[in-house]
Amino acid sequence: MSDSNAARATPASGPVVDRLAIIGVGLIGSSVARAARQWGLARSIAIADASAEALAAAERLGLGDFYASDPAEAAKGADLVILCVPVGAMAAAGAAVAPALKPGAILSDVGSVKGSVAAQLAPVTPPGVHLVPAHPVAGTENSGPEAGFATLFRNRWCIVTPPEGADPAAVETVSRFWSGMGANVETMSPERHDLVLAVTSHLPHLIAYNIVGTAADLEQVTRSEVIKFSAGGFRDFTRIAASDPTMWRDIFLHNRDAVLEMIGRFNEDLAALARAIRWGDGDTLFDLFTRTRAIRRGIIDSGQETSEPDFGRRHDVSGAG
Ligand SMILES: NC(=O)c1ccc[n+]([C@@H]2O[C@H](COP(=O)([O-])OP(=O)(O)OC[C@H]3O[C@@H](n4cnc5c(N)ncnc54)[C@H](O)[C@@H]3O)[C@@H](O)[C@H]2O)c1
Ligand SMILES: O=C(O)C(=O)C[C@]1(C(=O)O)C=C[C@@H](O)C=C1
Repeated sequence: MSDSNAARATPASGPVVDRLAIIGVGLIGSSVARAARQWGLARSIAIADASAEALAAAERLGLGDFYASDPAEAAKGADLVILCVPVGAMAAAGAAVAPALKPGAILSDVGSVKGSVAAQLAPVTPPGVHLVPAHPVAGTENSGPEAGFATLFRNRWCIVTPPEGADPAAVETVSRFWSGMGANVETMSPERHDLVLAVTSHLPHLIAYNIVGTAADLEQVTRSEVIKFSAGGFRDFTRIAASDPTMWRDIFLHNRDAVLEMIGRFNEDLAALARAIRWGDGDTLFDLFTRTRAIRRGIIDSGQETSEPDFGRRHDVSGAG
């Protein structure tokens, strides 16, 4: 992340914006609502969702101050509108809010792919409205309004990808908003974001989905109860294969080039390992495993552990969430 500006942040109370609108109140949208409420980052929160069920759940949970099925209703008068919908739905959500956006409003999102989202949102962003996309690198394998929690973003990265020439004050507002929820904010180009996330997030999900599929197919062929007797390694490795199919279909289709590049590299490295196993080349295996063990342990030591989203953070803050 060398071309970026890191801003280590502490959760802060006090309004960053007057009116916040959240479009899509699933895992991420509901977590933003909870965190914004908990730390008083907005004076009022309006929520919209295409699903009547999700909207009713948000209302039951008391996540906002105003609820609407029409995104434009929620976005009306908002200072900051955050689209928390699947990457493939960003253009539709952006077009839906666009006519309601007031001059000077900030349009942002939380999509896991940034190049495509910028391309979808730029054409529908009205003149005088500031487009500042962002991506909280935090989540779980669960989805829907009930799955969210206020501390989801604490001590996690939020990558902000402002378009060239973006208004610095708008970028600062979005950064302060995410810092206020406890995230560490970096700015980065969308291209760099998509390349980095292709290997750190997208490829692992693809591999997890694939290995569960392989094991399930094997089970059908051998009737050997592969899944029933799956060992700890399989379970640790495949938690993320329970993630939302719509979200991940969209991520792979919208970050196609970077993901294909990473699959190519991964296949080459896997072929090298297969060769080492075939030829009994223990040194190659041992050297790689020693190196990767140190890297993996370093990730945990740095506090950027990401494999267990529930590791106490859900319970360490009282109040909403
Ligand atoms: N889940 C994660 O771990 C994670 C982490 C970081 C970022 N993200 C990104 O956040 C976004 C939301 O993911 P999520 O996990 O909260 O998904 P989710 O499935 O929990 O929630 C998405 C919500 O958006 C609503 N929606 C879909 N299309 C809509 C539209 N056109 N207008 C209004 N509402 C609409 C759905 O009804 C649903 O309630 C995605 O872009 C995803 O890539 C997800
Ligand atoms: O921990 C998980 O369940 C996640 O998959 C979270 C995760 C990730 O890969 O780190 C998934 C996608 C998002 O864009 C950001 C975070």
